[in-house]
Amino acid sequence: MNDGTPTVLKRIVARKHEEVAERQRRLSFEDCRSEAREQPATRGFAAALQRRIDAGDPAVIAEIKRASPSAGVLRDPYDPAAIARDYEAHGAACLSVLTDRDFFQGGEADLLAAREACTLPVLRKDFMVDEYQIHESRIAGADCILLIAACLSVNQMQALAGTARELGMDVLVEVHNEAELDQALQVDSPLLGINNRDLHTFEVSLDTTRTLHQRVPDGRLTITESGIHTRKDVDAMRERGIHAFLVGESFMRAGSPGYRLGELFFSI
Ligand SMILES: O=C(O)c1ccccc1NCC(=O)[C@H](O)[C@H](O)COP(=O)(O)O
Repeated sequence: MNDGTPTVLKRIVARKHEEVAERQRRLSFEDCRSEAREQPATRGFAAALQRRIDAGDPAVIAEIKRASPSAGVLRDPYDPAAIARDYEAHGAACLSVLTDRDFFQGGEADLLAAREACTLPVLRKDFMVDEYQIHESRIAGADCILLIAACLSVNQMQALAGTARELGMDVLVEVHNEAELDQALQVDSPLLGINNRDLHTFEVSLDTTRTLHQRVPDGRLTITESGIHTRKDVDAMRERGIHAFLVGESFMRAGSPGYRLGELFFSI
């Protein structure tokens, strides 16, 4: 029941608008845009996922996050570079690094450290609400950005995706229900994330992917996100033709996140 208190997602989005204004006072939009255009080539996030799937393997986006609003602190001490190396050694296709500070205790330095420690493409996992953040993501080393349909209109997603593409980054559009899926399908990007977690209530159900995936047209790559904890969860998705996964908490709680990835996806 909604008692009028803003959900965490709404508070995150409100904070993001403040953050963009603060950051633009330190580095102007024009300077941020120029710096973004000078960055070296990206690593090809969507292509890395597709290569794994074409080879008949699961394509795992392995997440690096210190904490989350729903779970609190997941990992302490927290060493993004060591985790990135561990993930790469155990078969991850790509990384996802939380860069939000106020709600996930992350930062762009975590992304840079993780990316420099391995050869994998990296998703900047944050809450995009403004074009400024797209340029900033490129400077931070992102190979892919996330657009969450629950936070954005179709026009906003199309504009932000266009800027990301111009800068050479891939775009993961994330949905949680049918209305959001209809909106996401109006955005030109092959990567379609179905988040099993309702970002307003934190409720998690893998049925979200099972239901929505049936409506995903050919040409889009479904990535199931959140709540993947067991081999049974993985097999149930693969039986339905879903071969790309974004997993965080299960790995972050393990002594060796990479070893846990291997156990869950490659039966080591
Ligand atoms: O996870 C949260 O608490 C959360 C709260 C508000 C907005 C986003 C949130 N999480 C983002 C994600 O959905 C996950 O980081 C990602 O899909 C991995 O999920 P998991 O494997 O369950 O850690």
